[in-house]
Amino acid sequence: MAPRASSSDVIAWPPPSAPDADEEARTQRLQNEADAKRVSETIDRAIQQEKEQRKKQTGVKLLLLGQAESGKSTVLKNFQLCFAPNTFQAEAELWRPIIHLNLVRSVNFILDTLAVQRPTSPSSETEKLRRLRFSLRPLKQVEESITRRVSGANLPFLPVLSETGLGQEAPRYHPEKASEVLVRSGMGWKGFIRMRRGSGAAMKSRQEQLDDEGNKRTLRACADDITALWTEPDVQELLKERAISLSHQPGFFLDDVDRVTKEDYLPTPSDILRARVKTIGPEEHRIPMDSNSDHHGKHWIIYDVGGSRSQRAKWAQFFDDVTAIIFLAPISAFNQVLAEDNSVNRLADSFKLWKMISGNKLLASVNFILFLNKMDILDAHLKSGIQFNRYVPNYKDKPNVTEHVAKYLLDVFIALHNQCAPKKRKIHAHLTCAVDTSSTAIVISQIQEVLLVKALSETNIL
Ligand SMILES: Nc1nc2c(ncn2[C@@H]2O[C@H](COP(=O)(O)OP(=O)(O)OP(=O)(O)O)[C@@H](O)[C@H]2O)c(=O)[nH]1
Ligand SMILES: [Mg+2]
Repeated sequence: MAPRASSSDVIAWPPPSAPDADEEARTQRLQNEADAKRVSETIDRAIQQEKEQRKKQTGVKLLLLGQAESGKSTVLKNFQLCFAPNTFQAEAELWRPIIHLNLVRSVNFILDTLAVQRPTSPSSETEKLRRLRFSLRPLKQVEESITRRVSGANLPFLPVLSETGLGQEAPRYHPEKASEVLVRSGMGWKGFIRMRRGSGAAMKSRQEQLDDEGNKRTLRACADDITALWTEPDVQELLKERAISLSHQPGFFLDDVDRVTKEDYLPTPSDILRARVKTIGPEEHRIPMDSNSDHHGKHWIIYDVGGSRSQRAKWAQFFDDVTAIIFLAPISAFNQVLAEDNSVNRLADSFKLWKMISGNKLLASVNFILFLNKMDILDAHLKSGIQFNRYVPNYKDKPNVTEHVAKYLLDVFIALHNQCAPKKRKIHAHLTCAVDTSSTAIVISQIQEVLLVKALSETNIL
């Protein structure tokens, strides 16, 4: 065993000065030390001032939090649409392959579901369904081809992406969900598509160009059959039997087939908001604030993170540096379980996450904005007869009506926050539908007002 150091072995830091030769040397040494201290304090003050100055110039830092599919990236898109509409519009074309991928995944999901069904009752399959299954088979290749393109898998210097790590294959479909698409953080899928489109023909090979054209042509040629499959009563019946509601799932474009497969299709803002790509890894987005106001030159810095369990450990790195968090709770998910763990109810998971965030000491002086999101789907669920109190018994026999359920959930979220928060804080809560651009624009302007008034008062301008 190594001998333990005695207290006399421990070297003090800073080391004591050498003994002074005489009184003059001592005065000189003290003078030097005082000068050094003054210089050091001046540097500290300058660093601090620069930090504060940078903070004032930067603008507002927002962190989007919430479970997977809660709507974080959709809220980010709304900010981009509000404050940088030209950039948003300029990128519209980049979303086309994602929307096509969402669409073909929905079709292939139905085809796979039919294939699983068929061995048990092959004779029940109609001639029409058999024909559709045959004519839509090329969409498997289209899915694979677009997936390679948006995941960067064609690029020789990048390994294949999966959520759990690089190089492992993700399963093709969740048993109940169609349109999951993974993206890479940092440069992301937009970067891959830009690279392909760039004049750098070296990056976009002739083969890839042909693939792109071929995919679009195949989709166009399949459009009528896709609609025929989707509207086929047997298909609707099968999905209903399995309690699969594709139209309420993310990335649903089966009602827009004719439009989105047209040769000159350019995604609309509404299409872009409804498109689904799962975020992997934190992304930082800078959006200029209103250029016609006092905030000229400042930015919204928005951190968009992945919400699935494997991504949550990456959230904390942003906690000590943000102005506000927007926490999204998708309240329509009261009757669903997590994709990553089917023993956990999604609403219960949102409560748990919210308590964890509310109680975090690093966030004690951060503004909290709460979005109870997906109000439109909550409304549709309740109107279709799904009983909220079956999943939340504490709701007892209160009315199974959207506004009552939303008010109840809002009260629960506020109460949970007040139980856990290290100090009292006002929660800015909103009932939202993040795919509705006009109502979300109003919410964003309210947030802007609250946060900027606070920022100005902190910098003594107000
Ligand atoms: N109907 C409806 N769909 C919504 C709403 N908010 C988001 N969505 C859709 O829900 C899907 C998931 O939203 P995202 O913004 O990708 O979710 P996320 O929180 O970023 O998910 P991760 O990146 O996996 O953490 C997208 O297809 C959105 O279009 C809403 O209020 N109503
Ligand atoms: Mg996301």
